[in-house]
Amino acid sequence: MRLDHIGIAVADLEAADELLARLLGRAPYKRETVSDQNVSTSFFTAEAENAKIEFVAPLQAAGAVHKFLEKRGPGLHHLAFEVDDIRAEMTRLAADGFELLQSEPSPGADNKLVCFLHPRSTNGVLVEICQSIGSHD
Ligand SMILES: CC[C@H](C(=O)O)C(=O)SCCNC(=O)CCNC(=O)[C@H](O)C(C)(C)COP(=O)(O)OP(=O)(O)OC[C@H]1O[C@@H](n2cnc3c(N)ncnc32)[C@H](O)[C@@H]1OP(=O)(O)O
Ligand SMILES: [Co+2]
Repeated sequence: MRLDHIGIAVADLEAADELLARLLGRAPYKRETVSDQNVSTSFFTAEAENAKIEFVAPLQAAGAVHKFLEKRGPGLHHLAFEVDDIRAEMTRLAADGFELLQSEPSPGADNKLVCFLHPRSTNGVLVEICQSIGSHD
């Protein structure tokens, strides 16, 4: 199986398109209405040749993932986008009004530096940007 798409429910498709276009730096490649499901859809390319699915579980009864599980139970937790220069992207996104949860990148899993954006500035979905700092193993 190969990941095809991640579906995110939004109330205002145009506003969601505009926000993700600003985040990714590219426009949706198609919009389509599916009357059978009573929805309008839009699609962005994910540049996802190397995309992975990451499970995250709390190590102890504290921290963001523990709190998330307590409140919502298991489910989609975040989207992560790899960037070439995380500090440059943090500066660009902050200047564009996104709410960064940290002022400096921090160490992530899989040989990455990471920075999170608050879900209230990204349509209710937590976004991680990450920069590779070594080889995958
Ligand atoms: C880094 C290792 C690994 C990697 O890839 O390398 C990971 O990805 S680990 C990922 C775990 N780390 C984080 O999630 C860090 C970033 N998250 C946070 O800092 C917090 O979770 C934060 C600020 C988003 C929320 O923390 P807060 O203490 O304010 O918690 P609340 O429960 O009060 O939440 C407030 C509000 O946000 C909603 N929320 C929380 N988490 C998520 C989420 N993952 N996706 C969408 N929405 C989320 C929560 O439901 C609350 O909304 P409300 O309407 O008020 O109920
Ligand atoms: Co992650």
